[in-house]
Amino acid sequence: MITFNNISRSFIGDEVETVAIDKMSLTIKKGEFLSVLGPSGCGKSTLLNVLGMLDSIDQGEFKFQTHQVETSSEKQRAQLRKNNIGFIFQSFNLIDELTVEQNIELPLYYHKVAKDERKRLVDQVLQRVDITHRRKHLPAKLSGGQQQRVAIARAIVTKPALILADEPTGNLDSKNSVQVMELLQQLNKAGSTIVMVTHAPEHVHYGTRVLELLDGKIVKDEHIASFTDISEVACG
Ligand SMILES: Nc1ncnc2c1ncn2[C@@H]1O[C@H](COP(=O)(O)OP(=O)(O)OP(=O)(O)O)[C@@H](O)[C@H]1O
Repeated sequence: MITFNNISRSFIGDEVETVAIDKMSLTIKKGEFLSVLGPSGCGKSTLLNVLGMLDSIDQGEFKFQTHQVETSSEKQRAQLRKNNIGFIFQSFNLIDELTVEQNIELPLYYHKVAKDERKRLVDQVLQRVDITHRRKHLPAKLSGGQQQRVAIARAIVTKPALILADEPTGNLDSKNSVQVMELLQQLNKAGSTIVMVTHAPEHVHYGTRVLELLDGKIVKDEHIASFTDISEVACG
């Protein structure tokens, strides 16, 4: 689904140049759930921003599905992003003045989806994230875990091919974190490709692959054995 070939991204500050992504090559297949780990400043957010086409690259090739991103115009990238990518943020980023269902409906307006279909899709995702009973509430009336479930519903309502999550449990207690991680795992098992930046190594087992970054480079890239894989090995 995604191929990076020798990608670099640097930032030039006052006389100093910081290489946030350093000649990175990476292939992400449809259906994978990647957890990206690494110390502060290693390039995790930059990687997510590049994948989400919110940031450009200085060098290398970036292929998204059949599209060559580095040679696409800003308008083409915005269109690719809108049609294919759902974002989930640490701070939820819901609109305070809109109810739960209005927040979730918003991306469907941008996609010019008809009213009846909007209602059907919103009902469907409200159920999916188990928040139907709060549909008329404003975000401020919800717990952090509930707000993040609404943000996930908003990210998936357009059925994006790729979900990018930037520390989705960063503002949650452990009980709500587990709920959100289980939800992401269910979405992945239902076919969504997910790339998640996290500071929580205990959450990587919800995914299928772990990337560890250091100074803008991949220093570890491991596939995670699922329970089925382990039982197959154990049974010979
Ligand atoms: N807009 C920017 N201007 C200048 N330098 C930047 C910019 N964005 C990122 N950097 C630098 O690039 C490097 C990678 O930053 P990035 O935010 O990707 O790291 P990170 O791994 O996400 O860190 P954290 O875990 O603290 O969020 C850092 O040294 C950072 O200071």
